[in-house]
Amino acid sequence: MSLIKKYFPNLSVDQYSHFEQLKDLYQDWNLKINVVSRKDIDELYLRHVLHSLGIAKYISFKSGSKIMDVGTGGGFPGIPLAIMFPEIHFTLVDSIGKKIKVVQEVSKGLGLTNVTAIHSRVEDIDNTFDFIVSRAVAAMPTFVRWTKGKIAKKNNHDIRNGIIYLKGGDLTEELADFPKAEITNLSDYFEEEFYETKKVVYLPVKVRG
Ligand SMILES: C[S@@+](CC[C@H](N)C(=O)[O-])C[C@H]1O[C@@H](n2cnc3c(N)ncnc32)[C@H](O)[C@@H]1O
Repeated sequence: MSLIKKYFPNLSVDQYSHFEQLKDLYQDWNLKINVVSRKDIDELYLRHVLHSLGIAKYISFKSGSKIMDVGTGGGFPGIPLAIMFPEIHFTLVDSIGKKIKVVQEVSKGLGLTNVTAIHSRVEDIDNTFDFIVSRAVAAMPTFVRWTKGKIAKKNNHDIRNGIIYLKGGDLTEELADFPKAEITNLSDYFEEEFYETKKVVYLPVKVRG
């Protein structure tokens, strides 16, 4: 929890309280439905919560925007981002029902009113969003195909709407067909060794013409 305070020192009492409650909620739910490995539960804040918040260091979502987290699993990065941006609506989607159950219970446990958790493959989601966020779901070409047409054309941010993806390692090959992709090292924001190879990839939506 001290990690959250270290990198986000100006949050509200409610936000800190929500982040603090995550540990117990995930510990309890993980006993019933395994969504986070045991080792990772011990390092929940380093490996999951702060990692998710790498997106909040990259971009401050504007009030009223709509964000979808694709393949959210147990709620990452969507739940930490929903705590960080209470004015933004987050749609968390996963194709495995029991993972969505955990997301719903964690969200309910915290009393979050800005989260909708949907059990679906992302290909079947019909809405559009300002940004689509994700971590560890599919290689970029597949991900772009799955999310095609789901990013709104009207931009409300300084950067164009698009995909913001948490990725690691060497991305040269994976991003070869995406010359517009921008890579930011999470080690620019966070000094812990875990972040040495971690990145945020931003891919603006393609506009025709
Ligand atoms: C490795 S897990 C990552 C979970 C979470 N994003 C995280 O980083 O902790 C990948 C998740 O993507 C989900 N997934 C895979 N393909 C999907 C699709 N087409 N639509 C929705 N969810 C999908 C899986 O069910 C799984 O929960």
